[in-house]
Amino acid sequence: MSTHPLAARTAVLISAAGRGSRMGGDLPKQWQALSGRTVLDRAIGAFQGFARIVVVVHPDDMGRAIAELGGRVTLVAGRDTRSGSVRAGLETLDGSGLGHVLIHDGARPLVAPPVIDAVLDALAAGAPAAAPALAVTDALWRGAVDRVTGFADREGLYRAQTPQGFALDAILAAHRADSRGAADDVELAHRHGIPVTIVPGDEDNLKLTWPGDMARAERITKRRNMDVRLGNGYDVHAFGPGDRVWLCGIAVPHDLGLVGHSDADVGMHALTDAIYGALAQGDIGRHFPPSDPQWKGAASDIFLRHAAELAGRMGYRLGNADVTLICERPKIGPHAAAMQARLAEIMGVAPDRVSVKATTSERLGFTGREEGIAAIATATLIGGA
Ligand SMILES: Nc1ccn([C@@H]2O[C@H](COP(=O)(O)OP(=O)(O)OP(=O)(O)O)[C@@H](O)[C@H]2O)c(=O)n1
Ligand SMILES: C[C@](O)(CO)[C@H](O)COP(=O)(O)O
Repeated sequence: MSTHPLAARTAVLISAAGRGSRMGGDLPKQWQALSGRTVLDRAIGAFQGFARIVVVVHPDDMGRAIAELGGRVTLVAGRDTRSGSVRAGLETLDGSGLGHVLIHDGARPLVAPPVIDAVLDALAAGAPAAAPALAVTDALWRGAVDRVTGFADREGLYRAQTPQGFALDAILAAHRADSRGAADDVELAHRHGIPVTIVPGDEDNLKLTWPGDMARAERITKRRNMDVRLGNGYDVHAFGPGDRVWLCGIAVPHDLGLVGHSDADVGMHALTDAIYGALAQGDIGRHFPPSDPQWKGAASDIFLRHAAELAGRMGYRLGNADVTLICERPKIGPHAAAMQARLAEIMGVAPDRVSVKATTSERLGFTGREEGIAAIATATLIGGA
């Protein structure tokens, strides 16, 4: 939803009447699905909050357009060329009383608010026209078939994008006066003496043209939908009689054991709670109540595996995990690699996503007095990507 002050007084015209012959496929590209929504629906969705949205569609697509978009936008039948389609859409805005229009390709579904706002800012500052573009950064060659035949100077060259913004009356008059056609409305405006301000474009604002563009757009939507969650966990177990302690899934020889309802693996418990925390799913006690006798003496990998599988079912994978054990003894260093490997195996991730380290508390507090072992853990979970 645009909150730009000019949006409520500006029309949007989306040209979507092409056939997408270069893209191919069963449907014209604007009607194809991109991460669960049609390309055109995404392009329209980028302009919520504008005064009016006109969508120009091919006559053959009008039935589908009415079914999917009717009521949300004004639908207009397109023409054989992009310029003709834009002109048809502009005519419906004549007399609307709106001051500006943004003309956008239905085949650019990933335009983001900063690009739209930059165009509106330039118009609000008094520019009669403004459009996003990216400076050409690669060297430019001429070629024939597979041979280089010459070179072009890239200085001052830009790759044009949309939305292209105009004073409505001026661009409508330019279209009415000119039936020669143009690659875009900036070309037509320039031909009619309308100065055009260049504002920054965005590499993600690609125009879907060739089949490979769809896969690139899918990657961009996945990146945008990425959901990173962070959780932490903390646990303590007291020493008691025994000859080993279970830490991060490894039995470490010691002259004491750890006391607990399960195997008292303090490190694994902290990590399990970190994952539940990232998922906002409570803690171990909620999933494995200590009052339930079936968990008495249980190996803690049951808990960690459950948390990792729950994350998977909720659409997340582990980004990384970091466990710190706090004790004077036993020494953790010699066992840290085995702990790392075991935790990774239980969670089904590569060992380099898991860290196990230890510190003493300088003989301070309960861990310093060797009354027990504490552990803290952090986990990141990545979803939507
Ligand atoms: N007669 C036309 C031709 C194109 N467009 C629209 O203009 C935008 C940019 O055009 P382009 O990428 O060339 O789309 P197509 O014409 O569909 O592609 P192709 O040339 O591969 O057939 C697209 O949103 C397209 O739907 C239009 O409204 N009317
Ligand atoms: C308007 C445009 O998107 C600017 O880059 C482009 O010119 C339209 O696409 P086409 O492939 O040139 O028809």
